Amino acid sequence: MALKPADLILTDIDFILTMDENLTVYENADIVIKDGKILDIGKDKKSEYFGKTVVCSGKVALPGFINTHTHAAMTLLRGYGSDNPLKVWLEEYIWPAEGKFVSYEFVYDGTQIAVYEMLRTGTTTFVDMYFYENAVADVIRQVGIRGVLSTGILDFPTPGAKTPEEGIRKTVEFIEEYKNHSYVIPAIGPHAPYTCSPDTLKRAFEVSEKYDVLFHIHVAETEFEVKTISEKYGKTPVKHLDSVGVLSERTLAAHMVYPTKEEIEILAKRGVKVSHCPESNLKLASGVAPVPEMIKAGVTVSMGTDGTASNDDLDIIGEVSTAAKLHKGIKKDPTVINAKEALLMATRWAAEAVRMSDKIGSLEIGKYADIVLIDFSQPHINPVYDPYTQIVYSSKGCDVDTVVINGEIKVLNKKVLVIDEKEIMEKAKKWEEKVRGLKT
Ligand SMILES: CSC[C@H]1O[C@@H](n2cnc3c(O)ncnc32)[C@H](O)[C@@H]1O
Ligand SMILES: [Zn+2]
Repeated sequence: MALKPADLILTDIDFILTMDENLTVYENADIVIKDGKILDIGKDKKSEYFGKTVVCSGKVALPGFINTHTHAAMTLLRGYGSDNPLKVWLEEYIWPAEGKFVSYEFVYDGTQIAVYEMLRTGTTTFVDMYFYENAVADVIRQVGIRGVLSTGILDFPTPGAKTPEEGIRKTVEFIEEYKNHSYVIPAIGPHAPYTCSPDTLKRAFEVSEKYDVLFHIHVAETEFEVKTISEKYGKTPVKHLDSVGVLSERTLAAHMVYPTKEEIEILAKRGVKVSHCPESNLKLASGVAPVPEMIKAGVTVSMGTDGTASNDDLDIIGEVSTAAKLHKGIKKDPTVINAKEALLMATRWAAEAVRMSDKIGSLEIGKYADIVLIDFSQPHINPVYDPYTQIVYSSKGCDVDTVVINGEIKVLNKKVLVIDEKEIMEKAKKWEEKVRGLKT
């Protein structure tokens, strides 16, 4: 039989966890890649193709992780204002620092550091909301990672826009510039119900409908938000957003710590997607989102880290592990959020949350070759009775060995090939000196 051409063949993988609808698992199998997509997958496929080959014995393959809520450039504020509740953290530390320092250069440098960390720990797509998203897009295009990007829109002046109108106008320009780009996927990002008036929310939603882009927003993050919105509008946050008319299958709501039972039904009915950010919610003492209840009601729940000033890392495996354990403890039930569900939140369900499940989130023929390989040849991950369990409860982001995006190798043997580590360390130090001293 004549051999068929391929661009990259990953062979002898111990387990391939496809995360497809049937949760198909291949043992000792291969993945064949051509033109950035998965051409073939399964046992003994390597014998049918020729092309660059990477032997992956001792490794487990998964779809690249999708982080559905972050503020990438906040790496430059990692650890800043720690041990305060959200309101104090934002109003007394983060917003003053952002007001003083955020610029194209800040966002570019901070995003480079974030992308280095995300690649190193297996994230291949991230959903960002920040300022100067053109700088985020520039990093993305240089590196070749996928990002769903939105400029944060608020009713008060921000580093990116003096008014919400300007934020919306810039978003529209950004959408026009990047529509149909396979790495930079534009979205619109009204910050939260407590920073955006109903009018701002409505106008942002019109843009999301007109251009068919994601409407990315923080919702029901704290008890303070629930109280503020209830006092101002006579409705809890989800009901308020529903009455404004901005809940749809395009809406990605980050946090969702405090939906009522009735509101969970509304989320399910409207097709709203949730980004669960347990470590940020724990660090800011915001609370614990009712994830088992939301999943049971049919809401698509995905995994986010939030920014590194409230987490303080971008390690999705760590986030998945926290989620899997947190809800067991809260519910006193070890069966809630099992290892498979926890990994689904960072893969297929996350792809659904960003409305890209036809392209990413599972390892299937025809989908983008966004693949993570975890090094299982280490004592702390052995023995291996169940690979899902070992990833969620035994491994860490730093056990990611290889990352492939669009068929291109970005991380190999635990080394990031596309960003210079020394250069970004120097940048982190440069900004540390600038930010230090603003507030102690
Ligand atoms: C409008 S761009 C993003 C804006 O949001 C701030 N932020 C970061 N983390 C959170 C959070 O958990 N809740 C609310 N706002 C957050 C970030 O600092 C930017 O100002
Ligand atoms: Zn956030």
